[in-house]
Amino acid sequence: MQFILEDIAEAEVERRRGVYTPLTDTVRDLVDAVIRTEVGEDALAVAQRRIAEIVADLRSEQMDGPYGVRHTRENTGMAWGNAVIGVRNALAPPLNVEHVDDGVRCEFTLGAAYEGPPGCVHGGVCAMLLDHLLGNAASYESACYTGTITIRYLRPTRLGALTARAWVTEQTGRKRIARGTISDAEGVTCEAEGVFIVPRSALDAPPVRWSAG
Ligand SMILES: CCCCCCCCCCCCCC(=O)SCCNC(=O)CCNC(=O)[C@H](O)C(C)(C)COP(=O)(O)OP(=O)(O)OC[C@H]1O[C@@H](n2cnc3c(N)ncnc32)[C@H](O)[C@@H]1OP(=O)(O)O
Repeated sequence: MQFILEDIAEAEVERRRGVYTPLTDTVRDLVDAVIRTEVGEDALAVAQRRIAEIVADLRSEQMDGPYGVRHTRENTGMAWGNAVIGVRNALAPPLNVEHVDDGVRCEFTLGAAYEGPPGCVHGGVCAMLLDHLLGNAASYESACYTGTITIRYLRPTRLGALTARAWVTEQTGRKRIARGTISDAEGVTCEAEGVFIVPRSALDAPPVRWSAG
């Protein structure tokens, strides 16, 4: 398990981000459209064929395996396949994580693709987002792995506009305790506490900013 050095300038990172973001956003839109479409079966068959053609075009040149977790020499993170923040991953909401004084925060909107209970966010999705955010807050010197995470669901989280934040409460050696919440307009819907460990192999690695994919 290794991070990959992508030896490119920051301007090139931004250029590539500008190329992939609209593509990924459109695929996200496609996922939502498939869930909510009410067109007839003939139109569905046509759509399926057209989408299969596009998939074949994209598959004509593919990298082996996943995108990997990359970073530049300036230590800008490029976790572009990441399930939560990946610029090239349409399954990621995505979270655009902002570093604030006491940790990290982000505002995001979850639509039909994240439904669990009727009209509400799937509990596993809340857990995944909190896991990432707490991990991000704990990864201020080097990337941490989740050791243990506990989620308390206080009330259902409605699909729509949400805010999440996370912060570190304790650090001992390679171990950090982080806490975090997801909130809607009425307040906190679920909260998490987790133990995050800096792997021994990462002790000498420079810090990477993972905020934007
Ligand atoms: C990841 C990068 C992604 C890129 C995006 C970046 C954004 C960042 C966001 C990323 C967010 C997403 C993150 C993801 O998705 S990470 C993916 C999910 N997590 C994993 O796959 C982790 C798998 N486990 C391991 O690799 C090892 O077991 C680790 C590294 C965790 C510990 O193995 P290690 O051999 O190093 O441990 P040690 O025995 O020396 O113990 C050291 C201390 O730790 C305490 N301890 C040990 N295990 C646990 C445990 N399970 N719970 C609670 N505490 C535990 C232990 O008691 C001791 O404490 P103390 O006795 O000293 O007090």
